[in-house]
Amino acid sequence: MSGAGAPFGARLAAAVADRGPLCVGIDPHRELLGAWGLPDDVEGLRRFTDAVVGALAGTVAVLKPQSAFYERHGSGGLAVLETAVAAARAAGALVLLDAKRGDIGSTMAGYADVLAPGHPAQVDAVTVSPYLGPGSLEPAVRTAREHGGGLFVLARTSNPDAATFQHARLADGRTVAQAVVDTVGGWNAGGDLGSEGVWGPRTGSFGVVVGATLADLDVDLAGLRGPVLAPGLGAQGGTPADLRRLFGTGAAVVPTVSRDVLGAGPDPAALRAAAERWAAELAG
Ligand SMILES: O=C(O)c1cc(=O)[nH]c(=O)n1[C@@H]1O[C@H](COP(=O)(O)O)[C@@H](O)[C@H]1O
Repeated sequence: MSGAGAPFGARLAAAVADRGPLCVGIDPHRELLGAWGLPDDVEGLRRFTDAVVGALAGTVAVLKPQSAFYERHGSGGLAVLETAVAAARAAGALVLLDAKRGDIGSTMAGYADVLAPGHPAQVDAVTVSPYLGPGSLEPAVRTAREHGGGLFVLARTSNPDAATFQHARLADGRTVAQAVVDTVGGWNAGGDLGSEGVWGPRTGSFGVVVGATLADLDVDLAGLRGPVLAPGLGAQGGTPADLRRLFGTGAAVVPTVSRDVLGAGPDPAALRAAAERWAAELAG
């Protein structure tokens, strides 16, 4: 089953089979608005977002709006986000809201409502931070299961000083990053990747974030049974060759690119060409 009511992992696997694994991030930085000749206000944000959704929602598997760039415009920015999310989903893209939520469980339940029907910006999945501990994310896991949503949990992020915390060791000797991967794998228990160890109809709905910028893959993903969001391509220095070096062909990787695609705009054909170039390089 991979229709609208199916679990997120199954829907993601189907989208990847149909459209390829590329995710494009929608990050309307002040500088990008300027480079597109748009004002740094709600109207500029709306025109930028409409252009990206219009150009790409019919062809890429996942669009990942970065909440920060909508929140900074206040209620008008959130209204733009709501409209964009609905339009992107209607055009067939899955929407992963990049909000990196993380709080005590009772508050987490409120954040997780973004996965529930009736939320004005209901999305297919959301990024979350495990810093408050695995139990703090349980309400989001429950909401995701109930409504066929997904979570991507920060494990080995792409920023240069990420290892400072993520390589810290637990009493049992595992790194924090590995404990995050193991926790998420536990949520996916009962799921499975495809026969080649990559995508399958039972791909788990709970994924991790592992940057394409790592020197080495220093977490074991064998027990994850779910997708890996890989940011850090292009503007942060990661390349398709890095992805192949880090993950080979044995993981369900969703490579995500923001500035390196968005910089090609505002011409829709140029945006599409930039995304297609990335998709081709990633497949090559
Ligand atoms: O969760 C993310 O998407 C994320 C995790 C991470 O480790 N590194 C990372 O860059 N990101 C996000 O991915 C996007 C990267 O943008 P570009 O560097 O322009 O491709 C930004 O919105 C980041 O917030």
